[in-house]
Amino acid sequence: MAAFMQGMGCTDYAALHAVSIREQERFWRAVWDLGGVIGEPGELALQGADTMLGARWFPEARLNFAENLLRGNDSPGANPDALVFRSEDKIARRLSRVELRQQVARMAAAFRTCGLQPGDRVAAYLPNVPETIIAMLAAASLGAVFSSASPDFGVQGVLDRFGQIEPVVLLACDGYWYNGKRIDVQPRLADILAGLPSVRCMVLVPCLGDALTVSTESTLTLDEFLAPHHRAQEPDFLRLPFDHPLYIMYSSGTTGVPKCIVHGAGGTLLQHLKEHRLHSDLHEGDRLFYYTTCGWMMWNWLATGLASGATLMLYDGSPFLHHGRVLWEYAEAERFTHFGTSAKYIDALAKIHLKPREHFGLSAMRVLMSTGSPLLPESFDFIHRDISPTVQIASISGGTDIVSCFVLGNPALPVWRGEIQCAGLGMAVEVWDEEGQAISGQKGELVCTRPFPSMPVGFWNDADGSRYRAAYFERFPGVWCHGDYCERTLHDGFVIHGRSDATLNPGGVRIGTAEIYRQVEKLDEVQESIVVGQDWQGDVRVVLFVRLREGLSLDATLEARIRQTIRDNTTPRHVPAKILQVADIPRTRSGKIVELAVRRVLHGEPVKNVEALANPEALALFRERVELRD
Ligand SMILES: CC(=O)CC(=O)O
Repeated sequence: MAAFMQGMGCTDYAALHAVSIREQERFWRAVWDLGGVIGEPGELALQGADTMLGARWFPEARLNFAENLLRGNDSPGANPDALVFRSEDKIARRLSRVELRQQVARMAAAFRTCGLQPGDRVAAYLPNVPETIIAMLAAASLGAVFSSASPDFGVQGVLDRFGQIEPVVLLACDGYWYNGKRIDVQPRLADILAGLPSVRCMVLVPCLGDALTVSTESTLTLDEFLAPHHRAQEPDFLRLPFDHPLYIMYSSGTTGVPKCIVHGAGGTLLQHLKEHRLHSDLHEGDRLFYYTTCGWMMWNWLATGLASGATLMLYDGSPFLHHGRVLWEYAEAERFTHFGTSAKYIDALAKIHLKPREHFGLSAMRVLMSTGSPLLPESFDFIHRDISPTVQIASISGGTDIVSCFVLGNPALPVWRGEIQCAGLGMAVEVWDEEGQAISGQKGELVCTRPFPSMPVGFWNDADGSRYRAAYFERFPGVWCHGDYCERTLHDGFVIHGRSDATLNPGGVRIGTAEIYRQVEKLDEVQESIVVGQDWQGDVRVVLFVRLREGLSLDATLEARIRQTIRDNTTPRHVPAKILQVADIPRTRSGKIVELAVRRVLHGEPVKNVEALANPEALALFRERVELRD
């Protein structure tokens, strides 16, 4: 970051950020050069910059996403690993860059025999295994569009997603390991295939460690699929326009069928190169880990790490195996330089009093990244005290919608407790009040006022773009409104106070849900909480649900302490009118608690898209609670 800053003629980050917005063409061309993007940039870096929706990035460029990820130094002594993989303690593998290229070449050749054309969809119902990366790269090498769902989705969840995009090829696993249990998904596959009439080839990928024998007319095992192509050594890369679709990803909302968000190859590549090389200080030979499934955008973000010469550290399974030690054993053994996870995981580690620093050698680790929900100030303390005193804490936030971040880390700036360090370069992030005025030191809406390359190229099946516009550009016409309730701090950092649509409005005062979690989850007794507004006598009252440590029950003393902690650190308005104990809290498969779904249940309204939830049965714990009748 410091070297880049100098190259751009700036002496501090604020100046560099201002240049990246004022001189967008120059900035993004510099990112292209920094990343050594393979391809033709063309003469123009940006057309139609005056409007977010009219902008076109690198309209004359030609490139191939996979070619950029698969480059690499194979010379003796160079970083030999492209991928390292562990499936809990059951399976471990590693692939060199040469092996990865060969496997991509074979998979691409096999895809061609299915008649796969540029723009056709390849869908993967796979865990976070090397084959998912290989399939994505093979699809991208041919200009096909890749879309993945994790195998913890049931039949309906898969059909809600893949059914909309009509894949030509489907890769599916036999199962996966989670918390020491073998989960066989084969019984679901016939129904999935029956619901996807567009699929010409289904490929069964062995992930349980067993030899697979099942093969039918339209289903082949991976070995059978690849066998005719064993001579393929190098993939052919089809260079395509910058905006050529690369990924289709899904919104995880619980208000309707998932939106299919299409991301382009060039925008994804440039944005990730910027976030990896500059904001995450990722270099050739680094070892990049993110705990994610293939159904969360952090998987896509992780994958692009190959373009910076990093080794991807893949893990599939429970992060709490071996009493929460499993990821730290892996980090120590493989000398992770970058460790990415969710704020919930950090919080859970602190709650079980695990102190990785005391048991593991983590000296290689330079950056610890966290996302999914706001990282609590206490978690910053925990990380430096009990994980590493020197690691850079990079709390990052953006989402599937942009397959990247609006606000994130920065190795050239200090880290302030509880704050996200900065707005991303090239991202014209502001916080706006209700009237659309930029504010600082107060809470408002996170907006982005200028185009950036990783805006979606559109939504699938949305020919006139109306659903895309409605999703981001209606609250403030023509400006991206992300739906995060947020605050810019004195240090030009950011604090996210929750999702805007989940803010509570008791007495007309807007309260972000994270403001309450921050207090409640300090208490040792509370494992997790969820807060919603209940419509009550013409107003809204704040209702807090807590999941307590095993064996505890909510008594008057604990209730009073919860109220007191909230009152002491916030305002009397934040203090819940009701506090109730629950045995579980519903969350999406990427670990986000679902306030809107709980609110709907409380009001007797139906919840759609329950397939997006990891534990939909938990919704019943909120239904018709007698305590909420008065
Ligand atoms: C970067 C992110 O914002 C990831 C997420 O929380 O979905």
